[in-house]
Amino acid sequence: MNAASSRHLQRRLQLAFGVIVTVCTLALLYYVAQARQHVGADYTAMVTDVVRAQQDPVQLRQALESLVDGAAPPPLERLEALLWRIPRRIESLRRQLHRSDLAAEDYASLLEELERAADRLPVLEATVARWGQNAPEARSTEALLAQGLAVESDLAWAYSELNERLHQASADQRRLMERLTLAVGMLLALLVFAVGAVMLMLLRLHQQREAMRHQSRVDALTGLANRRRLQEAAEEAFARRQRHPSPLGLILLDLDHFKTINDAYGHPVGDGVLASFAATLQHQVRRGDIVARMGGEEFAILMPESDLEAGRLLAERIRLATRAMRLSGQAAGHRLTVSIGVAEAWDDEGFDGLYRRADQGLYHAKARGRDRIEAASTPRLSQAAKS
Ligand SMILES: Nc1nc2c(ncn2[C@@H]2O[C@H](COP(=O)(O)OP(=O)(O)OP(=O)(O)O)[C@@H](O)[C@H]2O)c(=O)[nH]1
Repeated sequence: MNAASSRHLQRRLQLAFGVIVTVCTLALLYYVAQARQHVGADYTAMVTDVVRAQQDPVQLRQALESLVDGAAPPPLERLEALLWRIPRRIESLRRQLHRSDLAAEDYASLLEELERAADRLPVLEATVARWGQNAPEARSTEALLAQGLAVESDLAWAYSELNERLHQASADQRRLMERLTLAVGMLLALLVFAVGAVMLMLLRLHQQREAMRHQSRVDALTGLANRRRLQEAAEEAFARRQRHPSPLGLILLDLDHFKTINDAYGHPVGDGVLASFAATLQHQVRRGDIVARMGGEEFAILMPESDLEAGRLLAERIRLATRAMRLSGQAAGHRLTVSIGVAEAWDDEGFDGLYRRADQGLYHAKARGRDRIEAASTPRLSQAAKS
């Protein structure tokens, strides 16, 4: 019963532990997947845009040089489209940078640099327009190149710096996420460990409690049930009897002149005799009978489903077996006998009443010379005796 309830608890704790480990593992896997997916995501799109924007100064320089070199047709439309695109690109980047997790002081100066370059674009645009309208001799190549290349170099420097900082921020973010993932993993492992330890402790406590419960119902010397256990078994048997009426017998046994064994051979030898007698009792009873040591040299047997006659037969077998016991050691020559009282429960009787009548039987057995059995009468037998 105890082992079964411990096993039951163990199975439930194992199941709960398994569920916790699975949930924690799934949570960790989900977290790692999410972290992988999102790490650097903030910056990836921005880096792509910056790389694209880095093409603008390159194309600006190429277009200006082609124009100055007198390429035919002059790349005026390409230049205009480029000059139209550059400020929009800068504005789009500015919005992305404001939305990002990057600290404003990390990019503010670069953004200012880009915006300053953008502010100079209308002047460059006007110079390009004039260049297209003027005759070749009236064109100012120097002014065009000076304005254009200044814008080109500012843009190229600012974009390159921005690219560098975004890469740096992305690497920092990845490192942070890796540390966070490690911390979350360790926390979950710690949680699993703590829950496992608590569960193990619960199981140990339960097993200890069950062991103590068992010990508190067992007689230490003989290993038989003790008085408390017999009382519980009797209450269960009487409760069962109320649902399904059936006979219930009780035998009380007391070794005769046990004191003489103690006095003659010492207490330890007496203990050995008590243990041997307990084994003899266990050997004689059926499965389902409860054998208990009530204290000292007094024993009891509760016999569910047994009437007075069955009790008397068992008592006689025990009486003969006791006489036949061969004691060992110093007490080897001693002839052991036992006095026995037997009773069967009445219909309206509780355990106290049954015990009292079996005890009266035992008292009479002692009084009438010991090594004998006295049965308490049942109402049925009393009726029969009267008629
Ligand atoms: N060795 C041993 N002796 C015990 C134990 N418990 C009680 N006794 C002894 O059992 C003896 C009981 O003595 P009594 O009550 O006089 O009974 P008795 O000598 O058997 O005599 P009757 O019952 O009248 O036949 C005492 O000497 C107790 O000390 C025990 O656990 N071990």
